[in-house]
Amino acid sequence: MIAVDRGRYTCVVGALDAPTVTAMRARELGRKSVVVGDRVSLVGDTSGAAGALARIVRIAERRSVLRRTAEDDATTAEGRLERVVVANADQLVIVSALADPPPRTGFIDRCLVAAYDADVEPLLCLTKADLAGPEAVLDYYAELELPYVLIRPDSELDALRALLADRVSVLVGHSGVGKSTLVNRLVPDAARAVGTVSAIGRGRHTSTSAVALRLPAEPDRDGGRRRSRADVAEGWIIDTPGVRSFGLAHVSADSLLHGFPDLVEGTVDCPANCPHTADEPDCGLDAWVAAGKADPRRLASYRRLLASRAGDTDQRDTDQRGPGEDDRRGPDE
Ligand SMILES: Nc1nc2c(ncn2[C@@H]2O[C@H](COP(=O)(O)OP(=O)(O)OP(=O)(O)O)[C@@H](O)[C@H]2O)c(=O)[nH]1
Ligand SMILES: [Zn+2]
Repeated sequence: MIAVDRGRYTCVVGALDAPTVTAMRARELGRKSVVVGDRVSLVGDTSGAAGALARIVRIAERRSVLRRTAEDDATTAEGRLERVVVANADQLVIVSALADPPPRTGFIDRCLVAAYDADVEPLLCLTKADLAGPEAVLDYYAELELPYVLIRPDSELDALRALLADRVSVLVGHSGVGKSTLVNRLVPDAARAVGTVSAIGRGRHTSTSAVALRLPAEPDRDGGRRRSRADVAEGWIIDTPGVRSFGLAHVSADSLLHGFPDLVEGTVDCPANCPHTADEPDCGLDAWVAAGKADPRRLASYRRLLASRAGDTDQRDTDQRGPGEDDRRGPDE
């Protein structure tokens, strides 16, 4: 399932050039939600002809589930409202500009937690590399061996395309970082593809939910010819226009630490059930950082996330705004 709009689901069936099929949920699905990336079973009219409507009767077991909550704090109603963003993704591409707007490591850290929690591999995609160098960001993540790509307006996208080939990648990023520009470069007919969806959605032109776009087949290395259909890479990117960030109320404090692999080893000497917070005098993380084993900014970022999950509004960063909310922000933390 590649797109949803007002109860109408767009599904790809079979061959690359086959028309997409529009479907609705069958009653037997009950309350189970169908999300972009889901592999579904269809019955009814799957011809893809104009006006044809199939029914989704089954959702296949998901290989990965990328979730978010509107808030970090599980004690609030919004915090308990957990949403599955995308199913079956292989990779989370965190799109961050190097300038204009400046990179927000708090946001990237939050995405990393969501990625590790979902068992989806992260990829840092640093845009506007023509405006600023990546050194500061890369230095912050030096301990993580985080894969990254640099994007400039005039740069070839070969390195990124190679990392996207054969996989399902979800793109997230704040407004203005150049995500749409990048999607349009990767999938030149993206506007048309989304237009198809909006036609199904009875005239809406911008979708705020996730949309999967098939990456054009890569030209054959020798000769520039297209490979035969059997060899065509099944790469997909999923754009998430409505997802500004990941509330993390659904992630346990332990899992939160997995978003900070550079800190994990620093907790081996912690007392049992250590909350790892700044007010815990025996937390091993302070000594770990003091000994130069990890960057103090990383510990500060981890503790900021811990605090925001605990409902500590003073500590809460500004990364959990919902779609449609004001997207202007103050300076990065
Ligand atoms: N200098 C520079 N500008 C860029 C680059 N990529 C995008 N831009 C510009 O940055 C601005 C924002 O780009 P968009 O692609 O609209 O950003 P977005 O992340 O999709 O933002 P929303 O559409 O609000 O979600 C535009 O004016 C682009 O022309 C880049 O690599 N370098
Ligand atoms: Zn601790």
